[in-house]
Amino acid sequence: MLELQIAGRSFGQPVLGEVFATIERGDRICLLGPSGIGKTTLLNAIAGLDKTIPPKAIIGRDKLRVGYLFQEHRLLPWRTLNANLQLAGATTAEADDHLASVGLKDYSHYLPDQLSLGMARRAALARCLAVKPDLLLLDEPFASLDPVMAGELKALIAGIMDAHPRMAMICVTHDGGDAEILANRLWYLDGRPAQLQWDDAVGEPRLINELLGKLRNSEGFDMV
Ligand SMILES: Nc1ncnc2c1ncn2[C@@H]1O[C@H](COP(=O)(O)OP(=O)(O)OP(=O)(O)O)[C@@H](O)[C@H]1O
Repeated sequence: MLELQIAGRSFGQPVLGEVFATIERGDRICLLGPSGIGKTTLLNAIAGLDKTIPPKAIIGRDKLRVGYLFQEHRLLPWRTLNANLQLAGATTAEADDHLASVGLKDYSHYLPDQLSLGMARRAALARCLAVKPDLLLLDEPFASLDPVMAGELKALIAGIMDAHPRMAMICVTHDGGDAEILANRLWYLDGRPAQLQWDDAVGEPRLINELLGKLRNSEGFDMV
C-alpha cells in the first residue's frame, strides 16, 4: 500500500537517517522510541506534510487518504464539532455518526473549547475518520490522559481498527504495552540519525513479549 524510501531529514543536524519500510492495508503499527528521536518527524514525512521530503520517497502516498491525529487537537475553535468534521469532507449526518462512534453523540453542536482534553482528542479522532482514511496516523494519542481515559481511548481505537480491516494505522506511543492491545507490528526508532531498529510482526503473544522485553532492556527507553 505504501513504501517508504526516505533518505533522511535534518534540522541543522541529522535527525532521521534512511528509513525503508512498507505498510500494508490492515497493518497496525506501534511506533516507539526515545523522546526527541524523530517519531513525529517520521509521521510528518509519511503524511506528506514535510515538503523537504521528495514525494517519490513515499511511494503510493498520492493514492491514499490520510487521517492525522496530531498531539494537539487542531480543531477550529470557532466552529462546532459538526462543522469541523464537515470541513474534513463529512456531510452533517456523517459528522454526527462519526462523533457518535467516538462517544460524542450529544456534543455535535459544542465548540472545541467546551470539551475536556479527552473529549477534544476523541473529536479530533472523529475528524480523522471523516476523511475516510486508508491510513490513520496517531501521534501519542494517550499522552496526558488519566489511565481510565487512556484505557477507554485504546479500546475505542482498537474497535475502530476492527471495524475498518483495510485501514492501516501507525500509532506513536511511549508505552510498549499499548502494542499488546493495538499493534500487529512494532517499529522501534533509535540512533542518531534515527533509523528503524526493529520492524517486527507482533501477531503472536510470544513474539510481542520478546519484543517488549527487548524494549524494556533498551537504554534510555521509558517503559510505563
Ligand atoms: N521544525 C523543527 N525545527 C527544528 N528542529 C526540529 C523541528 N522538528 C523537530 N525538530 C527536532 O528533531 C528532533 C526530533 O523531533 P520529533 O518531534 O520528531 O521527536 P519525537 O521522537 O516525536 O519526540 P517526542 O517523543 O518527545 O514527541 C528533535 O531534536 C527536535 O528538536
